[in-house]
Amino acid sequence: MKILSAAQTRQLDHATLQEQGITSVELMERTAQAFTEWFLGQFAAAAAREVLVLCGPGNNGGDGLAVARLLHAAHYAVRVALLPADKQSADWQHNRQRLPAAVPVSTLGPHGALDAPAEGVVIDALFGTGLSRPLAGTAAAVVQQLNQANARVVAIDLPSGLFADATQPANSAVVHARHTVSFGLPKLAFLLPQNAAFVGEWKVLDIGLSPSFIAETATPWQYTDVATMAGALPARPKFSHKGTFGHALLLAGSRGKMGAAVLAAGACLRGGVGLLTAHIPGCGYDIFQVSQPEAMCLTDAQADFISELPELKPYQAVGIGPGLGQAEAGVAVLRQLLEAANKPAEKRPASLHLVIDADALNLLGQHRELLALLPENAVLTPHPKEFERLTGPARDDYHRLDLLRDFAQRHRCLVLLKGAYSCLATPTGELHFNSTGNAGMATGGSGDVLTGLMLALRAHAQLSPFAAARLAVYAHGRAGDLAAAETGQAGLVAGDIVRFIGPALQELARG
Ligand SMILES: NC(=O)C1=CN([C@@H]2O[C@H](COP(=O)(O)OP(=O)(O)OC[C@H]3O[C@@H](n4cnc5c(N)ncnc54)[C@H](OP(=O)(O)O)[C@@H]3O)[C@@H](O)[C@H]2O)[C@@H](O)CC1
Ligand SMILES: Nc1ncnc2c1ncn2[C@@H]1O[C@H](COP(=O)(O)OP(=O)(O)O)[C@@H](O)[C@H]1O
Ligand SMILES: [K+]
Repeated sequence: MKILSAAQTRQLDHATLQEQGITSVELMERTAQAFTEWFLGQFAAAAAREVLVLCGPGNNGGDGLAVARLLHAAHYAVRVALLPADKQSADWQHNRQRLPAAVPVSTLGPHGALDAPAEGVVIDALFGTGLSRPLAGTAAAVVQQLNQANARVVAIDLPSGLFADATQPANSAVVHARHTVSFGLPKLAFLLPQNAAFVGEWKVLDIGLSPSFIAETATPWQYTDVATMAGALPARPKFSHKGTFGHALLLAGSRGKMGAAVLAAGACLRGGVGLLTAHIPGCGYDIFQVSQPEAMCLTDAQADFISELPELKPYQAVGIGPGLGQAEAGVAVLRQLLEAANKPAEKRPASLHLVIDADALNLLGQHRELLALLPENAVLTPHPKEFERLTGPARDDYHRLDLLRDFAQRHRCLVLLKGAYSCLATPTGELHFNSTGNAGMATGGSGDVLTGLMLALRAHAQLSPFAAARLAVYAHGRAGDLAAAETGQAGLVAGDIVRFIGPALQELARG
């Protein structure tokens, strides 16, 4: 699913009117009906029958007026409060006239009390995608009153004061919504941690916006949802054998961190790899062999950390990083791996597929000259702190996305910035946000599981580098969701994600 800018969203609106031969008032009515239907499902309880709708001067306010009429018709006790303005949009005026006289209407001021219903809901229809500057004056004062009232707020389209696709100045007034209900496509702002307190839980409703305009419009931002991923995993041919699904090598573990190697190996095996060999420090031999009998194991000359690179000929993909530690010997191993990955060899394509995670990323950050050796389409999976070590600090989440995009393009690799909406940057400058996963996965070892699954799918000959990376991220989150349904979020541990990789992949298998 695409994510469009605020400007493109306005064009989409116009394209829909032209294509479908409807008026903007009709589209507003469709929007208000979709919102109202959602609202009735969400707040049917008697406790929410009191509703205050705050309306701005544009079409977001127009949506609010139409919603007020529809909720009044559904027997909610609705009040409307209008933000004073020099002019209102034509569709606003149309819906103002259609508002039944029985709905009380007041005018908002900078000093008056907002009078938010204690047990009810406030609908924020002050500003949406037409916000052209940070809020000031009466609008800012109203938003501050609303936030102080600690009311249950539902924002229409966007929390007022929030830009859809850019950061706003620090300390700007922005509505803190419990729910944000938007239309057509998700907004970039919903996916960034800095906006979590404003957006709350978000939902996108289908209002039949022009599919052809969406298909033709170029954007770097994509949202990987369930429809995108249907059938993403190729079927396993009847006569396949273990050679069909690749032989992967995992370089992982150090004293005290063998669990990372075990988790990554387990995920790689559950990810459907043909063969897995792990190269681990000597101290981990028994631990590893006992806990992952399906994997083969090579031990390093060093007992506590990895100091040497094994012969790479048998492998199509190599994963390095989980639990590796930051011993200086790791730098030489990483350098040799990067140099070797660029050279063609017998059993594998032109370059060896690499997955680089955790301490291997920290070593790259400390020795940035190694970045020049990254082979094309290497997959890097940093969390924000590891990413900062590679690129330096970001001013805010939007700037971090710029750094991410630049980095992936400059080094021609795939970079996954991990988080609640993990973002996969491609060498061509696309940013794909993942939709699966939950806060239960914010637990040690979840990232190691992703590395193992990523390694399995990068060893899979039928998947392109991008298809493998996107599938790994989506399936990892889905496995986490299936696990959380069993364990609850608090009780989820990384090993539970491994257990559900099979069922998650099965959902995505090509029929
Ligand atoms: N796209 C779609 O698919 C559909 C969109 N729909 C709905 O339309 C909404 C967009 O409507 P919109 O374009 O009229 O903009 P909106 O957010 O109401 O604000 C514009 C008004 O606010 C003003 N203004 C701006 N900033 C300000 C500030 N800081 N402080 C004070 N004033 C400020 C601005 O004035 P100006 O910038 O000219 O000074 C103008 O008067 C969208 O979010 C959705 O809810 C649906 O109905 C149908 C499907
Ligand atoms: N709140 C969340 N919602 C969805 N996914 C999450 C959340 N928190 C963490 N994750 C996922 O869990 C993984 C954590 O990785 P990482 O930070 O490397 O953990 P670790 O180093 O402990 O293995 C990432 O894939 C991330 O996307
Ligand atoms: K709004």
